[in-house]
Amino acid sequence: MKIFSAAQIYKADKLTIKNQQISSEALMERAATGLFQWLHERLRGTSVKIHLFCGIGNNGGDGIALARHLHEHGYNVHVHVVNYSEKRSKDFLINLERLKDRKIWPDFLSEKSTLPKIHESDIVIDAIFGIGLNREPEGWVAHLIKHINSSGAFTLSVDVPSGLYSDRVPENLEAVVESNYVLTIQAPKLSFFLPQTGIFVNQWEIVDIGLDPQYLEETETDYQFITKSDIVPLYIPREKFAHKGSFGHSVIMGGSYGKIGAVVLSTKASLNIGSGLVTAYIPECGYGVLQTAVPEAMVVTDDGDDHVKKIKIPFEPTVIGLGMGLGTETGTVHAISEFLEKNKTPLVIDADGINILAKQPGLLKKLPPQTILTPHEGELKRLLGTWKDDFDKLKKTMAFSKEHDCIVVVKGAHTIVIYNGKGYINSTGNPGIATAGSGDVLTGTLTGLLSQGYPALHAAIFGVFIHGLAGDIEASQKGYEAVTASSIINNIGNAFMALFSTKQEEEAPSGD
Ligand SMILES: NC(=O)C1=CN([C@@H]2O[C@H](COP(=O)(O)OP(=O)(O)OC[C@H]3O[C@@H](n4cnc5c(N)ncnc54)[C@H](O)[C@@H]3O)[C@@H](O)[C@H]2O)[C@@H](O)CC1
Ligand SMILES: Nc1ncnc2c1ncn2[C@@H]1O[C@H](COP(=O)(O)OP(=O)(O)O)[C@@H](O)[C@H]1O
Ligand SMILES: [K+]
Repeated sequence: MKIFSAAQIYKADKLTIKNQQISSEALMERAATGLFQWLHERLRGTSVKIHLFCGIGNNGGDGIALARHLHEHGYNVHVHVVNYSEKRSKDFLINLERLKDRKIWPDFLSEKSTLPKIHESDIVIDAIFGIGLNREPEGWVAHLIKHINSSGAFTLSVDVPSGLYSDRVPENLEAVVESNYVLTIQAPKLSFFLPQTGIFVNQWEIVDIGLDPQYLEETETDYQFITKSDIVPLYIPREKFAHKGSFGHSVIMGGSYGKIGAVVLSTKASLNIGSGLVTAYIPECGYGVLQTAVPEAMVVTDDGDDHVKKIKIPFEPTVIGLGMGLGTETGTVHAISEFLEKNKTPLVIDADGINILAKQPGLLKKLPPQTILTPHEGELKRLLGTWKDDFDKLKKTMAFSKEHDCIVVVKGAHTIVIYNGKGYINSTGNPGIATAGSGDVLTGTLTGLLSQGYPALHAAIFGVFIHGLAGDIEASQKGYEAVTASSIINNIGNAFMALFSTKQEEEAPSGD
């Protein structure tokens, strides 16, 4: 699913109006009808008090038109116009007149107004600002937003939570509506997915207003929200006459005294995602552990007893996943540097592997093309230095990925795969996955996919999705707290099944 910029959405609006020969006001009516249907299906005519806070632009226009539909169906509506400017949009005014024609008189809020009482059991519709927000809301509007936030009422935002930009961090985080639900027009916005701004969006869903399909289809976007329908086509079916040699030989390289479990997890994940053969490359101390914990895997031990110190792989692997539990002992750093100087095998690098690259940035030049790096935020900071905010982080990661021709998997609640100037935002996963070792599972998963011949970018996008989905399946049965890295591995198979299950509900264009 594409994530369009505000400028692209405005362009789509214009083209739609031209190509479908409709008025902008008719387009607003489509939005309002979609919003109304969503609400009506859930409220079914209850007498709950609905406060609609409407700005004076087109976002406010959506809200005013929605108020009319709600009123016509007997709902108890209270319309408040947030009069933050005299520049009222044409379509806002048309809809305001229609409301007045029906004898609904909004109250007009300005700097001096007393704020309306909002009871916890009321519903708030937030249509103050949409994607037209171009500066911080002024004091009294910010105060109103705080008033809405502190009411405890269920808050539904139209298009975006008011005060949230689609592509930058608000100056004043207290002047943003904390939405319970966002009904976003046509496509989700980038800010929904980043930690600093996504906190204002609890759940979201799309209201499709039928914008010009050709424009939406042909327009390239910097970011995509990756859902099941993007993932299924990436799958490489296993052929009937395939043998284990068809699915490659993964090496999982890492571990040190006390951190052999990390290699166990990656090794198991690589097997479970379908790697043909897997060899763990570990320091001597982990030999017994590995052979016992993963009988399917082979083991090659390093000369080092409790950490890796001289890498010798006695065969040609298809791919190497390295870094989990490796440590950064001087001997290990030296061994990894020496290894990377000569290595031509495709790589997935995680954890201490990334920390070693950060210590010795010269090694970045030695990485094979399209090496996959899987940093969490701390590791990414070591690689890139600091950033101003989440949007700057993405920009810097894109530049880094271009400079070194590597795929960067920026891990988080919405993991984002960055490559070639584009960002692929994952839709699966839950806070239960924030647990020890889940990153090791991801590294093994990506390694196992590369081993089977998935192109590197596909492996990253597909693997991140499956990893999150496996965690979702586990959480749906056990709750968030009980999700463990091992349980994610055990659900990889179920995640594949879910991907192809025809019993699954049709994919809804929504997220949380
Ligand atoms: N044809 C269309 O353009 C459609 C637009 N739609 C709605 O229109 C919204 C965008 O509408 P607008 O472009 O009118 O913009 P908004 O309604 O988001 O904002 C209104 C205007 O306020 C001004 N403004 C921005 N920041 C301000 C601030 N901090 N203080 C005071 N004034 C400020 C800007 O001039 C802006 O255009 C979308 O989010 C969506 O809800 C929908 O009705 C669907 C169709
Ligand atoms: N709040 C969250 N929601 C969903 N997934 C999360 C969340 N927090 C972390 N994750 C995922 O958990 C994994 C953590 O990886 P990492 O930090 O390397 O853990 P570890 O080092 O313990 O293996 C990543 O895949 C990340 O995307
Ligand atoms: K809004």
